Amino acid sequence: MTDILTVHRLVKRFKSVTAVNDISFSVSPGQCFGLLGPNGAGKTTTIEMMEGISKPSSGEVRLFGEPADRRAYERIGIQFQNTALQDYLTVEETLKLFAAFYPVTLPREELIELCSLGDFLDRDTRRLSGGQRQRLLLALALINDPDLVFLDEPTTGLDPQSRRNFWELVQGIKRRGKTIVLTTHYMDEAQVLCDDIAIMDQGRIIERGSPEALLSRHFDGVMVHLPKSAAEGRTLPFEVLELDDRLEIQTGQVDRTVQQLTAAGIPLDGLQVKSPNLEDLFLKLTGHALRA
Ligand SMILES: Nc1ncnc2c1ncn2[C@@H]1O[C@H](COP(=O)(O)OP(=O)(O)OP(=O)(O)O)[C@@H](O)[C@H]1O
Repeated sequence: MTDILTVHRLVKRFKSVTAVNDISFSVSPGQCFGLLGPNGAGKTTTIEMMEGISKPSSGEVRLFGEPADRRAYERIGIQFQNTALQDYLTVEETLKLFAAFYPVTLPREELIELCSLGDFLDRDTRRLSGGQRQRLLLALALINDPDLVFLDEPTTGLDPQSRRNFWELVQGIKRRGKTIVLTTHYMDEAQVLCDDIAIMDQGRIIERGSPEALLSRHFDGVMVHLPKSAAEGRTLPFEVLELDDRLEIQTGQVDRTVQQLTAAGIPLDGLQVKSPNLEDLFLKLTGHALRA
């Protein structure tokens, strides 16, 4: 099957800064591809080159199996972090306004249902809550019934409930067979939505794969956490990672680890056992949390 999006040896330089440094990857149809990385990693610069908003210094972007051109860009939808909406228009009027720009559009009723806009169609867009505004921006990204949708940090600033609601909408879009490219600072979001992930740092891709494959590649078993105070003045019988306020032991055999801790006289108060998630992987690979 032809890849929907291919990026080949993409480079972007801004004077002395190489924001994107020779990256290559491809996205298969129907997948949700996550581009993750700390602040300044080069995600936005990469996304803007894929969307055709900025020109690469070198390298190539291919869309739908062809070099990206005007016709290909008509088949994409973009949810920007900040889209200026026309003042004094309601949600319904805004949908009509944006639909007028395209020769082919998704039927309005379908769009309203897909993005759960039904309850606030008559509301002035300046009066929308954060979650409602994001749903409207998603609808605008889908208005031309695109095959490929770019979502750039779509849930930043939303409360946990609105984020979850938004995830459901994205899953609905996936079920319709659309391909999605997502950037996010939330690892739980990436874990729920993404089939494939690329982690960027300093302009390069440092890891790539499904969330499950990445976790099993980097972690063996589970993590045992202990408060730092537990080990004060004692030598632990195995390798320990020092985090801010706690110690971390990776182990494939929790019961054996607990026995060893007890034998070493370590108090077990506050002990926690945790399965590794993408947040842990991110910390391990980049040395810092996403919002540093
Ligand atoms: N127009 C520009 N001129 C000069 N430098 C730029 C420009 N745009 C981006 N950069 C630099 O390129 C690097 C990558 O920036 P980019 O915005 O792509 O990162 P990001 O991963 O999207 O970060 P964030 O998560 O903070 O949005 C940074 O060092 C940034 O300062």
